[in-house]
Amino acid sequence: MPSGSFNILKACGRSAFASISTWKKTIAVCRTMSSDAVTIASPTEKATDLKRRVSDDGPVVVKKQNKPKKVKLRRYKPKKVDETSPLGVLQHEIDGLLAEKGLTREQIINDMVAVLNHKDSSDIPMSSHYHREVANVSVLKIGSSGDGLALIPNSVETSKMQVVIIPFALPGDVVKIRVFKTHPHYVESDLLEVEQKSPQRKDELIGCKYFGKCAGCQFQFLPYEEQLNLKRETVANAYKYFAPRLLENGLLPKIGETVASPKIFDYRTKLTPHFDMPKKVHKLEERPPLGFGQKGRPTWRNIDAGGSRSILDIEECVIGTKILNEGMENERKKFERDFKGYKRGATILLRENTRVLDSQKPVEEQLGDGSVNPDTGKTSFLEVTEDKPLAKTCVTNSRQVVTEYINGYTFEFSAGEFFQNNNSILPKVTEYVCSNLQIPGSKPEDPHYLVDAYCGSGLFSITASKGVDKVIGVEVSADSVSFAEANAKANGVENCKFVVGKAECIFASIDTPCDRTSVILDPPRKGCDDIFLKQLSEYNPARIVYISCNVHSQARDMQYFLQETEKGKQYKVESLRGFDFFPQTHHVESVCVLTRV
Ligand SMILES: C[S@@+](CC[C@H](N)C(=O)[O-])C[C@H]1O[C@@H](n2cnc3c(N)ncnc32)[C@H](O)[C@@H]1O
Repeated sequence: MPSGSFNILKACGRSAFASISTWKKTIAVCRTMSSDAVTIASPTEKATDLKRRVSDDGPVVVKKQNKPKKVKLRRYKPKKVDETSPLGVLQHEIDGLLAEKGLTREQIINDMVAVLNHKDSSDIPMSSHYHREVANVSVLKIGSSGDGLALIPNSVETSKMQVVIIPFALPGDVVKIRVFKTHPHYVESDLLEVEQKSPQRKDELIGCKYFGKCAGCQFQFLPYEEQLNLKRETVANAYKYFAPRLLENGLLPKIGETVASPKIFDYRTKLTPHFDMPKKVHKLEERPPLGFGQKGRPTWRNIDAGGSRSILDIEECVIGTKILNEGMENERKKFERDFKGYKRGATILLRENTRVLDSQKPVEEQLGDGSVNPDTGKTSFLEVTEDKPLAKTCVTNSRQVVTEYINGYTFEFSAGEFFQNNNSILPKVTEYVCSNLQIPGSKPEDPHYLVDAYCGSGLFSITASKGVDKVIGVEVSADSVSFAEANAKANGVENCKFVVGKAECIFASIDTPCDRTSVILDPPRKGCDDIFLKQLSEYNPARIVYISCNVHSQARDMQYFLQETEKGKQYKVESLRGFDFFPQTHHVESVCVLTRV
């Protein structure tokens, strides 16, 4: 919109902050007043098209009709979001907040056309009025991404409110924020200052100098018990948003307590620090920051650590294991030396590798490849002496084979392939899955079979193989299947067979009686697809254990399976609970157990 239009508004005695609809009408007025275009008539032009004016001696000068000059407005193009992705879930959380406060979406909607195009009477873009500092904001809720939610007045359309997302804010906090981005139904902000603390907030628990800036952790200021409670709420809300019919029909059990991780710091066995190539730079002269993404531009902790670029320069990650932090130190030293050789941004893999040592042989000889300390030229390792002498190294080559030990089983897999990232909780998880695969009313002599859909390198197939007659695993990655086969062999497990293919392939080759078969599902974040769930219902197994790293897609799948597949109605949800694979973060793994009744 041309700035002159606001002068017209002024001339009309209207406020510069007139309603959006008035702005639009004003644009129309401006268009009809656009300056005259003067042209020379060509002999071929139709006389009727032109208003002729004859000059004394020159050519015919014609005046074109007052044709409105088109003002091209920038359009807001909403991105398509998956309903069970963080942005899809946020829409449900916003609607939940609005319902609690008796507000409608119309009352909080932001005019994106105005934000993108309009200016006020002083030629200041309207976005500057939306993007401002606001003090005294009461945080009302916390979302499943760990961000606070609040309501603030709309600074332009004063009859409206805005929903604001505030990272690192807790319900009960009163905060000062800077709004920096507008979306149709909410605005994003940075936390500048905590003016009044929520009783839940215990800043003294924060264990990381980057907390409050790094996008990795959200909950370090919360006592661990409260983190577990919040994750239980996340599971409950996921089923409320994505499986409402199960709730309405009383088909869900009470959600169990979230199972704690034995380690709440120093637990992550995989980290992926990365760096970006700065824009328009073809050769790096200065080392770019190497670390993890920054969450906005917060100032509430007054920390300089990590710098202020979109990627923070991070030397240590307190949720990563000790050996990964040693590896990170080595890789940073190497990067300092070699960064000029990079042509584009890159990610560095840090994966923990555990080896049982032979006490008769020199340690160094047994370590294999790992992150090498550039000062000494030696592989970094930590010696862990529990019942066996264990050595841990940090592997950076995605194709290198790494080892994990879980409940007496050994697992090998490529460092770059999927494997669970918190080995401290894996004994608890695998025992829980095993105990929930039992078919109710079975006698020890009854046969029992197991199907492990999405089996990866065989974690659940192998740990649940004892006392089972046959296990069939299916997995789309051929590499993971090779490891699953090798892992079964290395552990002396002879009753497992693995198939490469999409999960639904398994139903074509399955030959075990459904009454005696339990199925494990552990799909990626997007969940299972309908084809698989329909075939699962047709197969009609006695028991199903569904493990998920995205409780929202799990809830959607459970509603579909139980309510919309042919035999889904035969199942009862026995139990539902979260497992805390990622303390200090908002993530929760959810396990749902179904029995055919
Ligand atoms: C969350 S991981 C679980 C792996 C394994 N259960 C574990 O805990 O190590 C999901 C696995 O599903 C595999 N996958 C993805 N889509 C698949 C599909 N359509 N059919 C079968 N496997 C699939 C991935 O390769 C990955 O190994």
